[in-house]
Amino acid sequence: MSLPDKAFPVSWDQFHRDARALAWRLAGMGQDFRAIVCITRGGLVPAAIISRELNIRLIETVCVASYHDYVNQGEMNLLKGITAELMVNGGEGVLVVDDLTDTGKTAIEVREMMPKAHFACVYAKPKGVPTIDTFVTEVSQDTWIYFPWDMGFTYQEPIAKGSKG
Ligand SMILES: O=P(O)(O)OC[C@H]1O[C@H](OP(=O)(O)OP(=O)(O)O)[C@H](O)[C@@H]1O
Ligand code: HPA
Ligand SMILES: [Mg+2]
Repeated sequence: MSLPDKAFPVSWDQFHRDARALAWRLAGMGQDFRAIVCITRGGLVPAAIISRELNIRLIETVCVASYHDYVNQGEMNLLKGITAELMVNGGEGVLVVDDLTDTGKTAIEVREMMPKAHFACVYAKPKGVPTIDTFVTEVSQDTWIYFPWDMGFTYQEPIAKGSKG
């Protein structure tokens, strides 16, 4: 697969605001989550913000990787599973956090471990939407989201360059 046509760059400031918006939505559910399971690595940042907002201090990781070369998804590698203590009752009362859902494969994999957990992510693409319980912003499937931890400042060509005789 080549890089999707559209780019959706996200600054630290915007990510913080969007993760906080997710926390507001989760708080509005009125459920007291007993723990957060964050899907590394992308879930680490929203998990830090949400755990602070919802005052959740028990944080676990599930370590999966599937995008091995930037945009191409390959085999799902489970590097570290979830403690048995949180998987009781199908993960009921556990909040699973990730930065985004794209094809939904990552969320489906983790849901198999905890079918009753609540799945939340900041951004979602249409294919992934059915795999997530709560998210903030949907972007089209042909959009690539650029997270602030993957970016640096670079020179930008003027929009008009090359468009005039
Ligand atoms: O819905 P999907 O198509 O499965 O894609 C979404 C997953 O892909 C990215 O993680 P990645 O596997 O690239 O690892 P990372 O979080 O360590 O960057 C992202 O953080 C999600 O976890
Ligand atoms: N951006 C960053 N990482 C990703 C994406 C994306 O749009 N889709 C899957 N992993
Ligand atoms: Mg990830």
